[in-house]
Amino acid sequence: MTDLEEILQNKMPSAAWVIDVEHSTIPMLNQAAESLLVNSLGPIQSGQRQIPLPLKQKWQSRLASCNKGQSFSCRWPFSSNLEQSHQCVGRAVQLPDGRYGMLLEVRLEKVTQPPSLVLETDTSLLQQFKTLSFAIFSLDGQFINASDSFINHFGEVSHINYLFAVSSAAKSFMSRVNGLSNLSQEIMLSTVNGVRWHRIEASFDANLGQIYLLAHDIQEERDHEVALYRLNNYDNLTNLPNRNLLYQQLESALQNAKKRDRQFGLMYLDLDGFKVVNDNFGHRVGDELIQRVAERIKSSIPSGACLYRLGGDEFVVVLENTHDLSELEDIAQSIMKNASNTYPVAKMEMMISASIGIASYPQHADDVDNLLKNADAAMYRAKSTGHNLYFVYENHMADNINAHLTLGGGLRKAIENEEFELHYQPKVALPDENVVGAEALIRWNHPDLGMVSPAKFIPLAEESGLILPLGEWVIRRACRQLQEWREKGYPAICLSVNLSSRQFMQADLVDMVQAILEETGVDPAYLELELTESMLMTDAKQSIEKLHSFRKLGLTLSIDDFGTGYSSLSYLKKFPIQTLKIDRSFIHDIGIDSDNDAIVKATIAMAKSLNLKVIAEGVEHRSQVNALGGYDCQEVQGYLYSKPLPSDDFVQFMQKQVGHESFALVETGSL
Ligand SMILES: Nc1nc2c(ncn2[C@@H]2O[C@@H]3COP(=O)(O)O[C@H]4[C@@H](O)[C@H](n5cnc6c(=O)[nH]c(N)nc65)O[C@@H]4COP(=O)(O)O[C@H]3[C@H]2O)c(=O)[nH]1
Repeated sequence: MTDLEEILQNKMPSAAWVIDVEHSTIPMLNQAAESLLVNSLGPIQSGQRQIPLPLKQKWQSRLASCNKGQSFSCRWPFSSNLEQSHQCVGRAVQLPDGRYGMLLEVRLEKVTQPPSLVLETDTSLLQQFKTLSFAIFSLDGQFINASDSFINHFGEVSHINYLFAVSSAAKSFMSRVNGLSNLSQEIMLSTVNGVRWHRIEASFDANLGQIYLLAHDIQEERDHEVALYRLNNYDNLTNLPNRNLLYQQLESALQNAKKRDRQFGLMYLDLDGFKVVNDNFGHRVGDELIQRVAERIKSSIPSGACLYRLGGDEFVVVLENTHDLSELEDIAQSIMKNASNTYPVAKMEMMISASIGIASYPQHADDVDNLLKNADAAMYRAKSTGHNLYFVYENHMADNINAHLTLGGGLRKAIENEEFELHYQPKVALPDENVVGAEALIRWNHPDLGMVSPAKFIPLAEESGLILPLGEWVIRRACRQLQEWREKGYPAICLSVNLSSRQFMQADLVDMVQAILEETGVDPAYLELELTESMLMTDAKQSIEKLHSFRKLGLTLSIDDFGTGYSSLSYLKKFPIQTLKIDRSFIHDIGIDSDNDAIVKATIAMAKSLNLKVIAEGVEHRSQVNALGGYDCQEVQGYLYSKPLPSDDFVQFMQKQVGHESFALVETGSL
């Protein structure tokens, strides 16, 4: 390489080239000039780089008249538009064979420093950012220099525009960065591994006429956010928006309707007889049926209406901008015609129908909670009248519901008669599968009905307020049980109890728990409270205070049914919780559905980063344990190991556990 070539290639960051005026050629040029000359001279024939005659004549007279030691300002025309030209600095230089030629370098009007200074600044910046994706571009977007990490990530980028996956984004970026601003934005850029999201920080140096660009690859962050957004806002089984999105849309529908003086309606759907299917054929069949029904309901509603799954067999349809109730009634009829039908599920023909309740704004309520409540009351009326019906809300329906709920009288007596008991479901640590804890689950041993599921009577107890004495009973019973096991010398395990939302709002809850701990003498480290996300979100500020009080007492805290509620990551960080329990609806298809796996994996990774222990509930198959173990889930719980067991059976279960021989020894009185 001649000295002149060396200067061109390594010391001149912007486009520069040498003209052999006598032979009308460009014998040397640097990389930045390569593309510029294509623009200004048209395609350069390989090796020749001829300049047209008018240009030759111009540079001939310039060479003849210029002072050989001094540089001068000049212009280099665009081939496409001769009116336009690049602002350049020129000087006469000696060609390798001793003749004189011209050296031209494109200059930006704002550039004042000599090239050597530009280079020093670049080098020190590159040194400073060498482990980051850092690059320098000229103001017209030509590549000047970059760190190795930038080149490895983006490949060779000769012009800044080629970085941007969307050309309009490139345009807007250039116009903003030219406005002398420091710019930070999230944008898709083309890398050697395809298009990925980046956070770029760019600044424009007016003195040097350069753009400095620092790019952080945030694709994983984005993927994580998308997974979490889905987790928060979509039902995993049907892919329909969930309760969380329903509340958001209802709020915005309400605001729109109020502003524009419009109406909107909602219908509450509950499948008839779904519980029978679930109980008789199992959850897998129940889930498949729910998926098929959801598809049919969706195809029965107009495109402007939105379908949500609230959980279980409950759905809501929202239709904005309605004119009268008959529009909603038409939709209800269409759902009944199409969705209330037979379904081929698990090689069977299953018959299912829906009961529907309709409420509309502003006729039936002017706030979201009451609209939902009233649509629910109308649905309840449809169900109690005979299934597969729809009802539009009327005032007296709410009274009927309240009357139904006062059936809590039976519950009150049950507390007095001590008809309740606790069952214990083991929690198992991975990978060695030792029992490390249990969840206490309440059972109602009804004199006529036998064992009644908590899913039936807890909502009733909540509505009637009886959950407060009932909840207190559960905590006291769990603590006494812990003490009993301790007194018998069994190895200590952690016992968790569920709190209901009404109970969590109870003003003296912390005092009550403290009093029970003192009364029973239980070490608080062995008592865990399971709370749901929705409970905490109702009044996040107060919840945080309450949780801190529990922590001060020494209890551990767990978020139950994670993924079914609000799952706000930013909020989770604020709550002093130790455990996150992934809802069983996510565990169901693990190892079968890759979307599901991605969500569970992301949840576990996120929990880990927040220093939380993760437990998965509803584990029924070995394949689920294998998948969860692979994702680093610490504990599992489910029918695979055991159903919730009465106290004696639980002790027997523990006795069979490897590593829990002391259970057996103590019980037989050997210790
Ligand atoms: N399909 C399936 N189900 C499994 C599996 N393993 C456990 N389960 C069931 O999942 C439920 C777990 O409790 P949860 O999600 O807190 O849900 C509980 C909890 O929210 C509530 N609950 C139970 N006991 C209490 C209590 O003492 N207080 C309060 N406030 N709520 C309670 O009632 C709900 C239902 O309780 P359970 O009927 O006992 O139902 C239990 C349990 O029997 C499995 O492998 N597959």
